[in-house]
Amino acid sequence: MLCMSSDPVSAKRALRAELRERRRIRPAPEREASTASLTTQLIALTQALGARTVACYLSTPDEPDTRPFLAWARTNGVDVLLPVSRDDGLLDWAAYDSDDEGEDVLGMPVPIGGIVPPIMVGEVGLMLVPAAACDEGGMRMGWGRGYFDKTLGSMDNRPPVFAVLFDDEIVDALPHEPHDQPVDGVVTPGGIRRF
Ligand SMILES: Nc1nc2c(c(=O)[nH]1)N(C=O)[C@@H](CNc1ccc(C(=O)N[C@@H](CCC(=O)O)C(=O)O)cc1)CN2
Ligand SMILES: Nc1ncnc2c1ncn2[C@@H]1O[C@H](COP(=O)(O)OP(=O)(O)OP(=O)(O)O)[C@@H](O)[C@H]1O
Repeated sequence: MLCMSSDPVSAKRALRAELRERRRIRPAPEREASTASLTTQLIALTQALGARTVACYLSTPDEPDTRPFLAWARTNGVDVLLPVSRDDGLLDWAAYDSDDEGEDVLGMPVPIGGIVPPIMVGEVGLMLVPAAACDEGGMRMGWGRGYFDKTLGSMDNRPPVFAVLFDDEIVDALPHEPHDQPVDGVVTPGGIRRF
């Protein structure tokens, strides 16, 4: 049972710590076993939406593994944009056009390729976003820097937005604040959920 507190900011902080720890101790064989199913679901969603360009992220070792999906996208002519965190709290987007990786200001893996004009992320057919958890109403909680809330909140025409999670990270209800942006669905190794 995940703990709740009346103040959303501290409730989120406590939940994030719990979820981060859960990811950290998730046995590698379990995470690896879930990757093939997750990849199948991500491909199915991309195809169902007919997306020719997707925004995604380069996963870290504790996150649901997006890399086999990214490899599929590359060999199947689906263009990919990946986020690059900026110092000012906003995201740049870079094309995934080689396997060369660097790190952004927060130490997250990023492609070396050039930054694209910001409007391009508004034109993707599917946006796959990282998250710590989502609730049954589609409310999303991230890792606490507000990058995706700001990005989603500033988009005029939002593409379909799906959070990528492990199955046990969909919870009944999350604490939320007015700036929190809901998602249209979640993709987990167990399937695709639309809200
Ligand atoms: N793979 C991946 N790339 C991503 C994200 C992500 O969640 N996953 N992001 C999603 O937004 C953005 C980067 N956001 C980040 C948010 C928090 C922390 C972080 O280190 N948080 C610390 C505690 C926060 C702090 O230092 O104040 C931690 O988790 O220990 C790093 C990156 C863009 N790129
Ligand atoms: N649209 C926004 N405009 C300005 N500040 C924002 C906006 N969205 C979030 N923030 C700020 O960002 C910080 C983190 O917000 P929050 O805890 O909701 O992050 P999160 O959902 O975990 O992050 P993310 O969206 O990066 O995954 C808060 O201090 C919040 O005030």
